[in-house]
Amino acid sequence: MPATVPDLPDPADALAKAGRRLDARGLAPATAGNYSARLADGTILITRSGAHKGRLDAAQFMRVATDGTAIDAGRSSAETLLHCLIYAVDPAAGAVLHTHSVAGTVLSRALAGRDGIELAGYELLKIFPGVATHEASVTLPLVDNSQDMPALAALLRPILLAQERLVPAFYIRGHGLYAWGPTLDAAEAMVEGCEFLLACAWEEVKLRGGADDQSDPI
Ligand SMILES: CSC[C@@H](O)[C@@H](O)C(=O)COP(=O)(O)O
Ligand SMILES: [Zn+2]
Repeated sequence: MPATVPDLPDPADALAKAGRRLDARGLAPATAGNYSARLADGTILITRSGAHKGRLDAAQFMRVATDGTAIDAGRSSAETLLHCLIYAVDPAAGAVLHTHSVAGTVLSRALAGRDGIELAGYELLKIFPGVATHEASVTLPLVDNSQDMPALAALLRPILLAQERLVPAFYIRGHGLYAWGPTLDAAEAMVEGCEFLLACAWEEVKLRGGADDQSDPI
């Protein structure tokens, strides 16, 4: 039974409020980002393409089926298929948030050729399921950017499914973060925590003068 967000009387309103908070934190520049929630009937409520995520209202959401097909009129997010992928590979996912931060964007570009962003030693690693100490390491899958969403989803699917314990976040190089959780609150905490960790990692790379040492966890 897939997770839903039953705690939200109005998922569009709750997602719009999350958008205002993420925008206020600098995580939704221009019209970047997209947000969704799994509804009780299994369909997906998602932002329409091109909406400013700091100024969302109910009209800027629409429903899509699990394969991304529009249920309501209009054009859903250009990245709808990535949301569909997440709900398909993680039955516990109830909400998905996608952000664009300066730190994550430049860090992922500095890690050219790497297929993961390894985060180690931080207290905030405890945001990840199963992590109870800072003496841990969590790797966010990192893939190259593409405008071909079916191809990007097909690339990500086996990467996510191969994880022993699914990390509820991944990064698209030079583009942005996807993070999710069983509820919208959990998804927002995951996105906020990941962006904090990426900002710390980027600061450390700058202190070290670059990310050339491939063996160094960030
Ligand atoms: C404003 S450029 C960013 C977009 O290309 C895209 O990456 C994005 O996050 C928003 O796309 P959208 O179609 O509005 O969901
Ligand atoms: Zn994006």
